[in-house]
Amino acid sequence: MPTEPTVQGRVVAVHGRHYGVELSDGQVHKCFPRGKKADAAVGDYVQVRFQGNEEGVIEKRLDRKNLLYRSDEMRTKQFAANVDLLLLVVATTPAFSDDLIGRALVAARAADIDTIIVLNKADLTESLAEARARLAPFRDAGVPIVELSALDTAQTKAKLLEHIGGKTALLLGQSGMGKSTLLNALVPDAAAHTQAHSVALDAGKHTTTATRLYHLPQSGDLIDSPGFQNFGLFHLDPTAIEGGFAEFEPFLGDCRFYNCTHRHEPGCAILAAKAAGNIKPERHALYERILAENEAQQRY
Ligand SMILES: Nc1nc2c(ncn2[C@@H]2O[C@H](COP(=O)(O)OP(=O)(O)OP(=O)(O)O)[C@@H](O)[C@H]2O)c(=O)[nH]1
Ligand SMILES: [Zn+2]
Repeated sequence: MPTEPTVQGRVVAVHGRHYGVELSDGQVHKCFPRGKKADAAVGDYVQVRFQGNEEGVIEKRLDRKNLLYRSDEMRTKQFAANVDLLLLVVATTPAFSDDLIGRALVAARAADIDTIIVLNKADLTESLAEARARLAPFRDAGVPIVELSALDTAQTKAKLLEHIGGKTALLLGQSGMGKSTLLNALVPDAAAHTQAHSVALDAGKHTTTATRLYHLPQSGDLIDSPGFQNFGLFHLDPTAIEGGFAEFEPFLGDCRFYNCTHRHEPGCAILAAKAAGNIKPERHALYERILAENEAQQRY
């Protein structure tokens, strides 16, 4: 049988071992990875071969500029690849977890991805002041914060589209923060796309747990991912963890010991900066938690 040439596409949906790959004609095709190990994520560019049938085989994943993921003792969860901008969604209510936000920021910095925190439901003004106060440590660490109400489509577009431009942005957030509402404001035909992806993947209509890439009407792409409850960072070494805290940066290298872990060592520049009020105690506490977790893991 003659071998068909490979064609290039982009992964726009993942459902178990099924991949939705969009080709240059805009059609999404169901594909399977060659071999057992499926390592492509939504956002990846891949080489696909069709052997005369509808379904393709992913022969090769092209080099990616980054991959955002989390990992705990059990498994690794890939969010998306080739991400230019992370939109971390929180809301005035229900309360968000600063721990999870802090962890996502560490993962994003380790993957070299710029982040914006989207404070949604700004119309619920009675909770606004408290949400702003809880975001202050992140703002002080240099993370831009955009306040909006996703129920206001025009406002949402005005506030977010200029940041996204022609980039690939990833929506990430806990359940209930308004990710779906945001997606629908930015991608009016999102439901139709979801449907098309699901048909291509035989995944049924109600596969909201899948990660999907949508095209924005003007330019740029938006990846929607399922909400998450935890965010382990077992894949990061101590250097990547300290690098995950932007406000540590001016002080790194000034500690007395070259291998300082910034917890109890004398002459630690990070602890001195904390004492001087230049590093927030809750941010340093998160740093210590992540480090301790990873050390406990290594003892197994
Ligand atoms: N007042 C107000 N309510 C909002 C806003 N955005 C979303 N909501 C509401 O918040 C609830 C959760 O919104 P969703 O968009 O379903 O949240 P989600 O983050 O996608 O949640 P999951 O589907 O559980 O992952 C819904 O009842 C929305 O109508 C907003 O800007 N203001
Ligand atoms: Zn130190």
